[in-house]
Amino acid sequence: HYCKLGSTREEKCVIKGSCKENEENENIIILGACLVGIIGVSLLVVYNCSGQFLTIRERRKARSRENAIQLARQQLRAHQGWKAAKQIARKHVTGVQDHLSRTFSRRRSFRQQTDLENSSHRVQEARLMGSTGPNERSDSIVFSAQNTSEISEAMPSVVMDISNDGEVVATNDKPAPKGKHRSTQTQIFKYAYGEIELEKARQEENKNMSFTGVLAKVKELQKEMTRPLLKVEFKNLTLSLGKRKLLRSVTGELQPGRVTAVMGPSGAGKTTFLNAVAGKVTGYQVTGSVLVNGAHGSIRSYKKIIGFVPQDDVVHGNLTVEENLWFSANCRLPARMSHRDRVLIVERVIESLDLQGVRNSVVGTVEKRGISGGQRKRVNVGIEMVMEPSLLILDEPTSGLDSSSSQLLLKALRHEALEGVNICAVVHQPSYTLYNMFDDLILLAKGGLIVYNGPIKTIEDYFSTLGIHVPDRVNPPDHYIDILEGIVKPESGIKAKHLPVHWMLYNGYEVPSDMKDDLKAMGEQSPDVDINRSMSGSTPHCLPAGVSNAFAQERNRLEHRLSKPGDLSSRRTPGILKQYKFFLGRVTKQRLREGRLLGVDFLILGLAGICLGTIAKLSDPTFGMPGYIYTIIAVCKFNYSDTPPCYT
Ligand SMILES: Nc1ncnc2c1ncn2[C@@H]1O[C@H](COP(=O)(O)OP(=O)(O)OP(=O)(O)O)[C@@H](O)[C@H]1O
Repeated sequence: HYCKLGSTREEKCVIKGSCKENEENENIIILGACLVGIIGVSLLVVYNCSGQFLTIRERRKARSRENAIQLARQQLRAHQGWKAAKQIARKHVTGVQDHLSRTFSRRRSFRQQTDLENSSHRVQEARLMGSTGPNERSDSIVFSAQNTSEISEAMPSVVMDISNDGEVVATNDKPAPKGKHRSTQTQIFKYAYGEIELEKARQEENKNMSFTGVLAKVKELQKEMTRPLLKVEFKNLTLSLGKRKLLRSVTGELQPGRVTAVMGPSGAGKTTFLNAVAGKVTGYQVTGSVLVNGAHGSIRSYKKIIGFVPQDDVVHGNLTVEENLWFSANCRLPARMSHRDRVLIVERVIESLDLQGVRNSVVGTVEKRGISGGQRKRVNVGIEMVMEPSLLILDEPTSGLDSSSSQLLLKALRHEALEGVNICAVVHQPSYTLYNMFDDLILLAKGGLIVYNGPIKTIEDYFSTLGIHVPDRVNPPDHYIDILEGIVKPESGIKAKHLPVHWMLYNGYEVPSDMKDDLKAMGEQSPDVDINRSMSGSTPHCLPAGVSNAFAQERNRLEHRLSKPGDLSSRRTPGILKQYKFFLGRVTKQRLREGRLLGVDFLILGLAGICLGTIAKLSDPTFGMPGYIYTIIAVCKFNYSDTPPCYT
């Protein structure tokens, strides 16, 4: 059993290999057949069971989630029942107390009060014990006892610990089922759904709130805000591509806690404007400045807390909705955030975007259909929402959505804005209801010029000063865009192309030199410009206007080129290695999901290998090992060829 003709080395044949006399090569047919058999069986397993494996995991998770939701709802019902019972009991106790104090002497009533206080404590005890208590109780006590039994009926498995003000402080579950993983997952879901149900209940309460109540609530929410606030100002932002100007002297601001709509005719430069604000412009000449919280510097320094939803989809078609959201959350939320807080964030986004029904559905690709277009759009938004951004920029998030889906999306965005998020979205032809859900509006004319930037509520007042009135039964944004497109002529005779100059004059901004002709045509004078307001930085004021402009432009150009975007977001996302782990997990899931396709690919590769092996003469003592290794690397590369994430 020692091969190789003339070999002096005592090397044994490989397993199941044999040599014939005077033969150079081993006979490894048995080994080869075994290998082919094993690979074939593995491929068959992958072909048939890859999907099953993921489905089993999903089902198990869904079961524990369902349990948690039930438990959280029961708990909330019990909590609300307890609160109501407590209020009624209090009312009754006060009533009896007043009655007695009127009837008996001071001393006696004092004793009575003490008794009542004791009895109210007994009520709490009775509730906690779920017992009916002594017979000689007042009506209020009987009522409370009935409620207590209701509570214990509603929540048989939950024992409440009740603080002085009747809040549920802590709860104990049923003894956890065996298996650490399952019980932990259920508990985490229970925590998340407990919070979500509480938020919903609070929202319901807020619906009936008075104005002062709403103000108090807003203050309360502001105290709870944990996200850093980002106010973005842009001054004289001009973007050119060669000699063509795509944005011109755009000045304005985006405020935290507000939802801003960007509207304008097609090709006006809305997407370009969003890209410029988000600092995603490469290959353009940029002048002017974007200030974050009043400070100069690159907006890219805050990229970890800026969410950007582009016009085109960024979802992974062969992952489920939930997997898409989780991948983004894992890579982009702070590395130190606990798993249960991540679960809460992801579940909250799924709830607010109404993706519960499709959470386990594959998003779908061109070849394989998945969820609907509207749901896909919402997943796109959700992917950015789960990273808890401070500035959320969306390019046409409502395009292709029906009215109710658009409103649902806007509601979710408004909810985010309540947490202090600065939201800016390009929208096309919003319905009147949708239009009124925005706080501010940036209206762009063709050529990337601003026509209006401010609250939605005051836009009609502004345009009426120019003699432009919205006719009855016409949606205001449609009317303004029709004017900008030249479809409708304003009754005041004002020209659409002069509207940007009117806006500049109205705000006292400097009119660019190439628009001075428009100024003359309008019969207006160039305004006295507050140079500090219109130009950023320290441009010398003593210089003539033209030189001063050139100076400022050059300074801005250098600033853009030199500014190295260090991280100013104070968020530490997972490191490269951890992100790579999430990436490998994601690609493995994707490959498992397309296991059948992959199985066939490998089968073809295997068959090709057998054919090649059979016809090749194996004179190489290593059986072409480097070639095999190269093939393995190539196959791995082929399977994991997606771009790895880099959110650090
Ligand atoms: N890289 C580029 N190369 C050539 N032209 C460009 C480039 N980027 C933007 N433009 C041009 O700038 C103008 C504004 O484009 P932008 O996509 O911002 O418009 P928009 O208002 O978002 O349009 P729409 O509403 O149709 O999406 C368009 O005329 C476009 O052709």
